[in-house]
Amino acid sequence: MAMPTIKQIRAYTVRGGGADYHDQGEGHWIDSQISTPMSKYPEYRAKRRSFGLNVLGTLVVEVEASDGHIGVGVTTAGELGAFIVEKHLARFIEGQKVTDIEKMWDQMFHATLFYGRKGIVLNTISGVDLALWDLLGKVRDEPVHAMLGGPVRDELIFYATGARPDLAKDMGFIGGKLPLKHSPAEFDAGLKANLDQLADMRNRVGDDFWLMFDCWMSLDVEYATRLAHGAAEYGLKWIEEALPPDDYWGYAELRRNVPPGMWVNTGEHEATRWGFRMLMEMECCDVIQPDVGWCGGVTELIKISALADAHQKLVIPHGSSVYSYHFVITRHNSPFSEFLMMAPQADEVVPMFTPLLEGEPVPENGRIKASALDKPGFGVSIAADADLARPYEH
Ligand SMILES: C[C@H](O)[C@H](O)CC(=O)C(=O)O
Ligand SMILES: [Mg+2]
Repeated sequence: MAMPTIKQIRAYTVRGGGADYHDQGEGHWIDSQISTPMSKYPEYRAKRRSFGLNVLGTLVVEVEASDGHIGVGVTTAGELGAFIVEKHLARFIEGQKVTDIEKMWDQMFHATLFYGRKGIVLNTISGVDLALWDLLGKVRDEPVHAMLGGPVRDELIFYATGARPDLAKDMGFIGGKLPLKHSPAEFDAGLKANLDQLADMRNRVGDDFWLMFDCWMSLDVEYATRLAHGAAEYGLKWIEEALPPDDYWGYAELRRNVPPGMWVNTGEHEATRWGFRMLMEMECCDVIQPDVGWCGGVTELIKISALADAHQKLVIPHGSSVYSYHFVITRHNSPFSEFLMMAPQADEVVPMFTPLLEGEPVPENGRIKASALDKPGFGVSIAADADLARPYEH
């Protein structure tokens, strides 16, 4: 059967909103004081935007097929990502059959290896890959999850990341992940304040609700070990991204140090099967957390997840909304999902990529039915009023 080919790829930027680092406004919890690798500089401690959290912004990739269907992918890469797509990656996409995603991925990755491997280049490749899967689903009139083998359960269940796990509990989530506030630069007083915050949250939510700390690459092994042991009393389920992503040795040590039963989770800033292979072979963590918009897209997540399965690791993707839901629903080793609370005060459920996407499902009572994903591709489109700019053309 003759499949359409890809007529054109286009890369756009858009400011404001989007998930996580895309571009949240003043007063958003995600831009409040959070322990980061920059917290040792007092002038960059109070707000993450002060050191450039939102500097890249959103990259929207569109791929248009010869039969008129359009696939869309979204990631964090902004204007730099748009340049890479238009000036470099386009040559590997245009003219190809919409089915040939594996070959397109391989060419994009190997052609950028001399300046890529991780970070913004892999974010960008991920954005293109997501657009290609979306396009293929639209051409075949199938959801991405069906192309990945179909759902293995009837619904997704979610924990919430944000400043108010207590409110997340009332909204039906299974747990709440708090951003760690105080960094090691605030010494023992900061450590005590972190533990006090956890104790207060445990009081509010009771015993049976998961509580986790997201440390966003900001600790060292010694501090993380002390935090984990102090937090055990309050039933901390996992300590996340405690160390810089390249410190595989530190993660392995931390995993040996934490109290029995507490998970060490990481991987949202890791990329490709080779990066995750390091995390797994070096016994760095219990759960890996690839972001499908950053790790290499769905094409690479398939490989990362298979590797994790063989290592008996869970794969709980970071954020990324529909782009990961279609994957998670098809995998036995992804039994629950993250929902990033993007309401500025984390007090209501709003679509994770708000206001960028139309048709983005949100959890109700902490759950999304598999049937809510039964739409072609990822089932979303760019909002009609999105102010897209195309900074480069080829
Ligand atoms: C809250 C964290 O600092 C970050 O913005 C999100 C994250 O790491 C996560 O959702 O996990
Ligand atoms: Mg995290």
